[in-house]
Amino acid sequence: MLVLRDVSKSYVDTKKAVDSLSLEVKKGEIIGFIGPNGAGKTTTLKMMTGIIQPTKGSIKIAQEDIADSPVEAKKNFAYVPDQPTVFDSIIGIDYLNFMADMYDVSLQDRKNRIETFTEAFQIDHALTQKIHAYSHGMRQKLLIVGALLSNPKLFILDEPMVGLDPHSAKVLKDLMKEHCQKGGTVFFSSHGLDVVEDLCDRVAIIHKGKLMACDKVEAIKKRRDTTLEEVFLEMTKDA
Ligand SMILES: Nc1ncnc2c1ncn2[C@@H]1O[C@H](COP(=O)(O)OP(=O)(O)OP(=O)(O)O)[C@@H](O)[C@H]1O
Repeated sequence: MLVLRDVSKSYVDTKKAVDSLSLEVKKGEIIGFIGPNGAGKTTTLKMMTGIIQPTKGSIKIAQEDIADSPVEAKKNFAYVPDQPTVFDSIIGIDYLNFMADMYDVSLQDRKNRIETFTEAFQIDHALTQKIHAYSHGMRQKLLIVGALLSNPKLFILDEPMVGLDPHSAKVLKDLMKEHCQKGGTVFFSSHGLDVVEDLCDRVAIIHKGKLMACDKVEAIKKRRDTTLEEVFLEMTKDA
């Protein structure tokens, strides 16, 4: 579903924000992407989604190369960035209808999904309000609902739990699990090791742009016979 081959990114000079990263995510998997601040998580996600170009390497989503066939590749995923930046001057429901139009979601499907997801995230009451009146968490939830509307094969989420209250975080975790059970795929970055441990089939650890491990949580823990936190701290400590 998602294949990264030897992907690197340098923003300035030769310093690599992401360094020769390769990984494969299969259909139906849920992968947590963890690493310290500045490790290269957002950069990797932005390259996957075509927002920025790799300096080297290739990325395929559902067999479509994001550089060569961006439109075809983009039909297969939805992305929720870490900053919930969204048009401020429109009302919530207009944003959701705009997203549904972009992805050709039928009127019946969008009605059902908007109802279901906005009720679950408790933002249904705010849909006729302008987005500039939304709190950070409400914006985050609006973006998540907008991403869910097209029922994409792959969800790419950058620190999706940040700013969510416990109820909404639980709703999102359940939706992510359900999506994978139905054959969808989820790739998300996080600083929450407990969330990753709870949700993920596999965890990918990045440090200074390099992939340190990509394996089942249990297998990673077993290698050193300790907790995920200990392994994470050990793998990402400065040499
Ligand atoms: N637009 C940019 N211009 C120059 N350097 C950048 C830019 N964006 C990111 N970087 C650098 O690339 C490296 C990786 O940053 P990135 O945002 O991908 O890390 P991250 O793992 O998402 O961090 P965090 O957990 O703090 O969000 C950092 O050294 C950062 O300073």
